[in-house]
Amino acid sequence: MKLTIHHVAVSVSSRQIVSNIDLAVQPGEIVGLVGPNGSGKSTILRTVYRMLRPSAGFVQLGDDDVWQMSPRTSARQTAAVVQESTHDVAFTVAKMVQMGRTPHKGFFAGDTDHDWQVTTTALARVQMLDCANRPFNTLSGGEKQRVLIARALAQEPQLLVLDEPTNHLDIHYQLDILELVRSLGITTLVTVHDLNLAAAYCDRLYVLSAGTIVAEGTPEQVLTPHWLRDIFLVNAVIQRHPVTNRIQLALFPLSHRHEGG
Ligand SMILES: Nc1ncnc2c1ncn2[C@@H]1O[C@H](COP(=O)(O)OP(=O)(O)OP(=O)(O)O)[C@@H](O)[C@H]1O
Repeated sequence: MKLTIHHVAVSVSSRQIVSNIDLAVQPGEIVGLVGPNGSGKSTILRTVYRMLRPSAGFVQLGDDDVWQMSPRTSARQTAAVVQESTHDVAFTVAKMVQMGRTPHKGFFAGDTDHDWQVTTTALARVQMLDCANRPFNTLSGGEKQRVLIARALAQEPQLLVLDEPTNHLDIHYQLDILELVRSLGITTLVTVHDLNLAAAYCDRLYVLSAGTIVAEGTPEQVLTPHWLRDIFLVNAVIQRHPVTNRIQLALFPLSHRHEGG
């Protein structure tokens, strides 16, 4: 399902945090938001998963304005894995993931065999099935993150909104989770700090700076030495990954000299 953000602005306590945001994610596309700390990436995501109402503009999923739909309808379509909540709850891991099924169930309906099957499959996919009966709050940071991703999968969404999904994950799971996201074919809007992961897994990127979009395009088009210097304040040598053939950045501080450029 297509996501479109039209001329969105967000103000908090009468301060404008982001403005003039125009962004589209085509069905099945993985689009990354990249930008320095505080540039507004999470704020944009919050307008999509209905945490923060835009002060101007609108957000559309397919033909529908997400802020006009009921929270339940939105939750059936959009699953978010975000940083804001520590989720330090004593529910079991299985219960946490099963909660992803809630938007699909009647108000007093119990769990069907199908709900359990979806829950089990999601837990297996992130290799957390062995921990199904553990209290969630006893897991490590990376294990928690994988369970939250399983919960999003159990929601069977049309749109995935991921705020730093590789946070806390070791390198194996960083690649595993992003490969998983890519294999799902679900429309995905994701924030990524690691620009090499963004280059490897996103179809297109939007670069944010001080609350506005300053560049948009494929990783090759936007992760250029010019933008990396101007926006991220780092030098870069751009290479090709020998195995994936995606671009790969060798980054170094502005203060270092580089003989090739
Ligand atoms: N509720 C709020 N009240 C005041 N300021 C806020 C609020 N939420 C966000 N901001 C400010 O808005 C700006 C953008 O924040 P946001 O979290 O969207 O940035 P980000 O690009 O996701 O940053 P990071 O890379 O550090 O996670 C920051 O300066 C932040 O301090």
